[in-house]
Amino acid sequence: MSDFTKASEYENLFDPRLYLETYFHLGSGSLADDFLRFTLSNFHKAFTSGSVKGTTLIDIGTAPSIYQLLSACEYFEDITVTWYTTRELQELQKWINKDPGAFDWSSVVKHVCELEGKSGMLKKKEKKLREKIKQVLQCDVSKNNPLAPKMQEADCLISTVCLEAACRNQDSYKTALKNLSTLLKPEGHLLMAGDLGANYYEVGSNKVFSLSVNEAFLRNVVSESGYCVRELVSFGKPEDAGYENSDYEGFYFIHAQKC
Ligand SMILES: C[S@@+](CC[C@H](N)C(=O)[O-])C[C@H]1O[C@@H](n2cnc3c(N)ncnc32)[C@H](O)[C@@H]1O
Repeated sequence: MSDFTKASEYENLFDPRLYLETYFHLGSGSLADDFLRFTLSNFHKAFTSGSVKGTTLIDIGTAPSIYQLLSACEYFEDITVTWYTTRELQELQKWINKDPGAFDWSSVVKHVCELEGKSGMLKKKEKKLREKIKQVLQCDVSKNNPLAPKMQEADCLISTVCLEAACRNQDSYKTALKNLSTLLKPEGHLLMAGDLGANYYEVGSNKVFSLSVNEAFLRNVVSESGYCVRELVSFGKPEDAGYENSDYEGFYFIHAQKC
């Protein structure tokens, strides 16, 4: 088996619009309600703590989502968003271009505005994020330079639910993390969030691959790939959670710095 998920596999199995409709209406009772509340609150805390500073930020594997950038856009002037498959890019572009057919992120944007004490500022927040997105680049974490042929180093890298999707085994996860470090300035920050213990999640009737990771693995692999772990927090799946569209056990959020 290949070490990395092929783009063609993603194109076939992962319908980006269905993914968004299934998981990203906050408050709809999907398993992602817990994920979004946990992840958005950790991004909010990381940025408001003042420890994650800089001008440039790259989000690895952005498309088709934008929730992971809603706090970051208050702190970074120059944001690069990235995509791996054209279907996902098209969905992201719709939101960037304010296309009437774009996914409606308002439940998620509203939640972040509330975290920031700025209820009712939804439109302003979306406008700010659109203005801060300066580049949309293709990205492949299996490459030594994931943004090739572009070369750039940022103050901060974000990645949500991406390496677990891209990497088919623990060795390739480590390779990907090392590849990502070429995009970070010395002492630059890495913020990642994702599922713990998930082997798959469903998008429609398709089961999409996820590499099952746990906290011990994450701490080790991040440390062994050239980063110092600053914080690793997790959320365990509630016992009464009856979600059947993934076998996840919880979620993680990690803040590390390039050593
Ligand atoms: C579950 S989606 C997550 C998307 C988004 N980051 C989010 O949080 O909703 C997994 C993402 O990993 C991307 N991906 C898979 N293999 C990749 C690779 N080799 N390089 C970069 N991204 C990859 C997919 O294209 C997809 O966008």
